[in-house]
Order: sequence, then structure tokens, then C-alpha cells
Amino acid sequence: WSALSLQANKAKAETTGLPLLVRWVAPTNPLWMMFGSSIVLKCRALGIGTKRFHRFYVFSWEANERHVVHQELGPVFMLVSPGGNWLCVSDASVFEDVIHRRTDFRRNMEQFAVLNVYGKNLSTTDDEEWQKHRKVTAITFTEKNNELVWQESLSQTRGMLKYWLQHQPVSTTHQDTKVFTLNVLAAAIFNKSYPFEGAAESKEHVNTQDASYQYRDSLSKILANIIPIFICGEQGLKAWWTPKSWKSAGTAIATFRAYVAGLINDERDYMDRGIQKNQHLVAALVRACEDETRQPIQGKRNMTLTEEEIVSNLFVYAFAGNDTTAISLNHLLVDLAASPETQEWIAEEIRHYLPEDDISLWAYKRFSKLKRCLAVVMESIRINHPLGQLAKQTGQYSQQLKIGSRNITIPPGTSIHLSLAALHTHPQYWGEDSLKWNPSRFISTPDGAGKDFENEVLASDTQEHFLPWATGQRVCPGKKFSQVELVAALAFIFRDYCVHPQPLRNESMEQARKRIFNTGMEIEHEGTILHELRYPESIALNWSKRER
Ligand code: HEM
Repeated sequence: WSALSLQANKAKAETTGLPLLVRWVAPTNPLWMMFGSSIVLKCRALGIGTKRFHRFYVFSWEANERHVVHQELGPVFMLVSPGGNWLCVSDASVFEDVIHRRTDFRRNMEQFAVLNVYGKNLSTTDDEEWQKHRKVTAITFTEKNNELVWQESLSQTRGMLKYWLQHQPVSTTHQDTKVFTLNVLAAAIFNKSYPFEGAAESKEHVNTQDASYQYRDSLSKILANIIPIFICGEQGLKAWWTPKSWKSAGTAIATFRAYVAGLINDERDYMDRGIQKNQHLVAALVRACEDETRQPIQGKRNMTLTEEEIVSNLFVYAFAGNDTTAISLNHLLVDLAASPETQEWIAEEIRHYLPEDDISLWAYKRFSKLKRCLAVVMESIRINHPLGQLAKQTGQYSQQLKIGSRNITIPPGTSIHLSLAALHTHPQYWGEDSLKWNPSRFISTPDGAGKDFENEVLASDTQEHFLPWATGQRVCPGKKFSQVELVAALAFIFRDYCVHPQPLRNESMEQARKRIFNTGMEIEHEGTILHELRYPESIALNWSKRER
């Protein structure tokens, strides 16, 4: 059956005249999503299998290939598999065409179904339904909220750095950054402030009945088990044969739902009594929805969300906002540890704009001054993007695409992978040193302008060949949120501290820096949705006070 499907899909793909990359396993095969990379890496270590198998069958192959496969096969090629065809794209003009033809190339909902843990939400709807979700949830992303993100991120970073200074060398950065982003999001969504605890300490709350940790712990369990949840569903996770971690993910889904439902009921109760007490996102969502139901305006489309939809949106915000930012922060810190001169470069800027030792004097408006810090964020996300691609599809109709000088008919039912990993590293757009980590590529000074921080200009975070937060209608609503969060972390840390890798035995510091940078470039997403470091625990970092 598999061979027949592959032949049928190959015949369809050949009609495009594009180069083909044939694979015997579909990228969406659930077993491959869970175990594919481990199998391939084992075979690679044992010398079993071909080079092609090692390259293209790991689950995170596109992220690890970056632009290389496109230099071999061209800017657009078709990946053919028994489960369907994938159009893989690295060309900026095709990106633009696909993103802006919203009704021709729609979001690939099959791939996003994994986020329907609590039913439909902003990420898994289209058209009018999507507009309703986007409009109601947009209230989170005000400047007032960004200010809160700035303050909470500074305070969480203080805790995180203190923890690291006491636990050197630190090889839990990848876990600690996830606690950091969970805490910042809890403040932004629920107005709940948690003291920072290292990942190991925060595990101690798991399985306790401490209500104040219910949201955070249940959410982190759901995020860690998102693929088993997708494969088995909430009920299936509780089957007799599933491992303990899956069963406890099933319990976490119910705990998170009950926790948010409790907040919704409290808020309705306050509204009935005419009290407007809470400022968090749940309260704002409940109020927005109740206002519309109580005073419907004639002729106006109903924009209210049900209780299930509120829970589902809160979940998707938490999903989209946590690990994306945590993984990026992990990369940032590794890249900076590999580059002491860049640490010095941003420290100069931070000390210039934030001269006070007392962080309560660091006003949010100074965020926009920290251009070098944002350039560092953009450079790390350019080389290692936590999503890797934007996933679209042609749906039931074929679509015309201009590729180079040719008009090509893309058959119905084709998935489109706009590869951010390839676009962001292609030498055609970034030059021959495209894989070199160099944040200053985003900073320029106009001709004739003096050497002054004020004269430095930061390149746009959305360009034809650079769109880490996407662009167009479905641009990431958390773009500024994440920028503020990451820059605040950098500002707090690198103003007075610096980081170095812990060298292995017989390794020089220079070799250690090269090693950790290369380790950061090895990406994995077996069993997860996002692209993470494959061997994060092999990187140990040492933190120390900077000598002035
Ligand atoms: C470094 C951090 C982040 C990166 C690189 C990032 C990137 C992206 C990208 C590329 C998309 C578009 C996905 C697609 O169209 O397939 C997206 C969507 C989204 N992001 Fe972010 N994001 C980040 C942080 C955040 C944060 C902090 C939040 C919320 C607090 C957030 C919430 C969302 C949501 C809800 C969507 C779906 C929007 C929709 O479908 O209308 N993101 N993000």
C-alpha cells in the first residue's frame, strides 16, 4: 500500500517538473515523529544506512540542512512520500506570494491539529472564525502589558542568574529558560508572580496539591508531551499500556482546564456583583465576552467566545509563547558564550542606556534603545529558528506559482513548507558567511554620522528574506512580547556579568567556544513540535561578574 501511494504521489509531483526528493516515510508519520530521529541517529552511529538516509530521515532534517539541500536541489523542490507531497521553499519571492495569497494557500490545519487539545482556537481556525479569536485575544498585546513583561522579565532574570551563580557549571540552561518563560507568561496572563526556581527545584512541586502551581506545572507537562497527546487524545493517554509520563499528561490536561474554569467562574461572579477586580487576560476575555452577550448590538457579528474557547486560546497562547521564547533564549546564551567580544559589544550599550544599578529605575521605554541587544536576538533566531517553517497547503484546488521564470501548477493536496531555516541562511541573501553568527550584520551607521549609540540603526525584523515572526495577516501577535522579554534578560545579565563555556578535559577555551556553538547548531524535534537543541545538557556554562 505504501509503495502504491508513493508511486501515485510521485506521478503527481512529476507533473510540476520540479526536482524531487523521495522518502519512504511521511514526515507526519506518528511513529516517526516519536522515534524517527533516534532510529536514524542510532543507525548513523553504527554505520548502518546510506548518507541520504542519515540526512533526510531524521525528524528535524530541514532545520539541520538549513540552505544546503536547496543549493543542491534548487530554491523549490518537491518532497515525495507515501503520506503526501511537500513543496519545500527557500525562495523569498515565492514566500511572499504564498503568504499574501491567503485564500489560495491556507494554513495547513492538519499539521496544526496538534494544538486542538482543548478544541478550536486562534491557531487552528481560519477566516471569520479566526478573526473572532484574534480580535478578542488581541487585548493581551498592549504596550501596558509589554511594560509588565519588561518588569517581570528583569525580576525573573535576577532570580535565574542568582541560581546559576550558585550552581556552576550550569548544564540545565535549556530547562531553566523554560521555567523563566513560564513565569513571565503567568504574570502576563494571570497576574501571578512566582519566584524563579531552577528546573530541578521547580520539579519538587509536581504532584503536590499546591494550587498556586497548578497552572504552571500542568502546562509544562502538557507542553512536554504534546506529541503523545496528539497521537492518543486526552482519553487515550489513560489507557493501560501508556507510560506513566503520558498518564500524568492526561491528568495535567484536566487540571489546566479546571484551573482556568475556576478563574472564569470567579470573574463572572465579580461581574455579577459589579466588581472589576482582576486585570489579567482571563478577566479581560470573560469581560469582553460577557459584555457582548449582555448588550448585543443589532447587526453586529457575534464575537464572543465560549468557555471552552477561552480555555483553548489561553492554552495556545501559552504554547506559542513559552517554548519558542525559551528555546531562543537558550540559543542566545550559548551563542554569546561562544563570542566574548559580542558580550562586550552589548555590555557597552547596556551600560550606556541603563547606567543605574537599581533596576527599578530601568524604565520600559529604554527597551527600544537597546538595538545591539535586539540584533543579537535576531541573529540567533535567524540561524536557529524555533519553528523552522511556515506550513501552508493548496487544499482541494491546484494553484499556479511563479518560480523563477516559470509558471508552475502545484497539484491539489500539496503541503507547502516555507523553510525559515533555509531562507534565513541562504548565501543568496546573506552572503558567503551566512552561517557565521554575527549580530552586527543587523546594525548600520549612516554615512557621515559620528560614532554614537544614538546613530546606530537596527535593520527591520521583517524583510523580504527575514521573517522570524512571520508577516501578513497571521504575523505573530507575541512578537514584541518576546522581543521585550529576551532583551530584558540580556540587559540584566550582560550589564555586569559574563559567561564562558566549561572546557572539556584537554580542551582550550577557544576549542570549547567552537564546540558549544556547533552543538547549538544541531537541532532536534523528535517528540516535540518545536526545534530544540539536540544535546543541550552537553553544554556547561560558567557565569562570573564582569571586570570593568
Ligand atoms: C522568539 C519567540 C517567538 C517566535 C520566533 C515566534 C514566531 C511565530 C511565528 C513564525 C508565527 C507564525 C506561525 C505560522 O504562521 O505558521 C507565530 C504565531 C503565533 N505566535 Fe509567536 N513567536 C514567538 C513568541 C510568541 C509569544 C511570546 C507569544 C504569546 C505570548 C506568541 C503567540 C503566537 C500566536 C498565538 C500565534 C498564532 C497566531 C495566529 O495564528 O493568528 N508567540 N509566532
